[in-house]
Amino acid sequence: MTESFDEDNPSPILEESFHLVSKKNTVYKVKLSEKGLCLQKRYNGITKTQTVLLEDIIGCRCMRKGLYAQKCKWRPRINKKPLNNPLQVEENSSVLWDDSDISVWFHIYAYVMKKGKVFTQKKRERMVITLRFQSYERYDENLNKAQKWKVTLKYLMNSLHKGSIPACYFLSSDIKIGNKLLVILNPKSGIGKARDIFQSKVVPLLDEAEISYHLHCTTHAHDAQSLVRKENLWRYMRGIVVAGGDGILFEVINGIMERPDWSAICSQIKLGIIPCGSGNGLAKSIAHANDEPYDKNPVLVSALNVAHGNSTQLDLVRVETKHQVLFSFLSIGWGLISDVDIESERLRGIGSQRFTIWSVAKLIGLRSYKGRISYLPVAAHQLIAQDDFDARSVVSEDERRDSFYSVVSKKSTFLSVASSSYESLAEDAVKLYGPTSDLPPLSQSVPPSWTSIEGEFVLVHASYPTHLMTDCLFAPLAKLDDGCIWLCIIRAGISRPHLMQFLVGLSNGSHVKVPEAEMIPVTALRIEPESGQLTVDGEAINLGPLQAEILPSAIKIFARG
Ligand SMILES: Nc1ncnc2c1ncn2[C@@H]1O[C@H](COP(=O)(O)OP(=O)(O)OP(=O)(O)O)[C@@H](O)[C@H]1O
Repeated sequence: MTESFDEDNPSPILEESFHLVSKKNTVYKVKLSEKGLCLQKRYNGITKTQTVLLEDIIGCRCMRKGLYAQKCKWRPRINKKPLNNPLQVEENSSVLWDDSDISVWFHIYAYVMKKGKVFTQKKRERMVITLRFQSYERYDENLNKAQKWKVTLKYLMNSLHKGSIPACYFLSSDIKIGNKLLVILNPKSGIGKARDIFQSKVVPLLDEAEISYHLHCTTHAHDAQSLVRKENLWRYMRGIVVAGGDGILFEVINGIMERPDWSAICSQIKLGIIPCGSGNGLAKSIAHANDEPYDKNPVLVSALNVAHGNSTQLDLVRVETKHQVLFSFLSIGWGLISDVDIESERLRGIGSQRFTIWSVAKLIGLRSYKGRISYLPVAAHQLIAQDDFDARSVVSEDERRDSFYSVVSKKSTFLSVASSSYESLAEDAVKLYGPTSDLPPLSQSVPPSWTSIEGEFVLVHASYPTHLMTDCLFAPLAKLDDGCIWLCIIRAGISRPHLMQFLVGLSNGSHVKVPEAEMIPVTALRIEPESGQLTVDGEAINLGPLQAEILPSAIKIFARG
């Protein structure tokens, strides 16, 4: 929320005086503009103006007071006794209304930035602004007025997202054909809390944003991939979101590339992630790119991306081995970090701590691996100077004063979901589609424009977004769509203290200053290992030659942008 004067605000589209819930005898002027909701209070000749920014609003509802609530779909949980003056969603016709109350209650749900106790820790906080329409003598007249506000606000929110939601969305909450969200939840991801996290933290937000969704809980590995391969994804124009770790998103992306309509899906259907895994590298990278206070509440920040519906482009990398082609969004690794990733799986129950504990163990029994690494460097003019890196952990604070009209509530209710039903597109065996390669085949040598290094390596690891995991800022200069693979090479011979400095520095990006760590932006690479473990997006693949090439801006990902 910002405090501002009238001249900062564009001319209002709607303007009205409201009786606010918490101060029934005080009249406030409320203006709705392209900037957001401007609330103006005049007292003792002084005008106080506050604006709730449009990008902080995720939804709104018109409600009516009902006599009982057994069948209602929604009511504010702050009212714990359902029979005691409940408020109902006006669209629900199955309740008895309190005819003596002709007012319509208009709720606006916003998640505003708030200063934390420690100045570096901003956080988003839920705010419900309640406006009561009661200027007409009849309920339906008040409803008409409230609906006008609702439709206008929804229209403005959609304009913010560059018209990504079909116009029919605004006609009625029932007309959302083909505009559902598909949620794929891995109940086994991370420490096994994805189901609880989704129900308690994400569903209330989807409800406030009036996003209807279809939930699929995976039952086994590769379930998500085969679902995405077979399902009619055009029913989910709102997007596809995984509630899980990076591994489940990897399955979704690779499932899409097994469809003949992969190209249209990549360009038109947004993908998203609610972080419930142990690494959560992409969710953190998206928040980092938008300066969002992720660490305070990772699930809220990520779920708000989905509720807002805004998206940004994300690079993918096409990875080819002798046996398979994979589409990767996070990393390729060989050596120390891959070993930690794979071997620490046995400590999955302790969450992300497993990576730290296993890194220390690997440092004690340090190994190096023989092989060859070749790469095509990014053209010099595309490079960004390393000096430009400015640790973004310290972020500017937006002032926000506690509001006289806000209702902050941690609790809410949620809609139940229907059981799964799939529409099969094809019964044929799995066939790979997706972008083809511009590189020479693995059986041929790399072109002369490439650089090749043969020898012993402690680690060879490449990342495309900034973070490999929540607390691992591997490629500080990376952007989500910079067209770069950020390749890090450490050759054998590095001292243990320097390697320790490298591993510790991964948490804030200072590892790039360790002299033995070469960080090279490339557009393609080839690894020819003789031993060790190879990983793609943190998952082990068969040891053997591997080559990779960047696919710039290949998919759309939910992000505030
Ligand atoms: N129901 C299930 N039971 C067992 N395994 C599953 C199930 N659903 C998916 N999987 C597999 O679990 C793997 C890991 O899942 P996911 O990425 O969600 O969690 P994670 O490994 O804890 O998180 P991260 O990838 O961020 O470290 C996936 O690659 C998938 O193949």
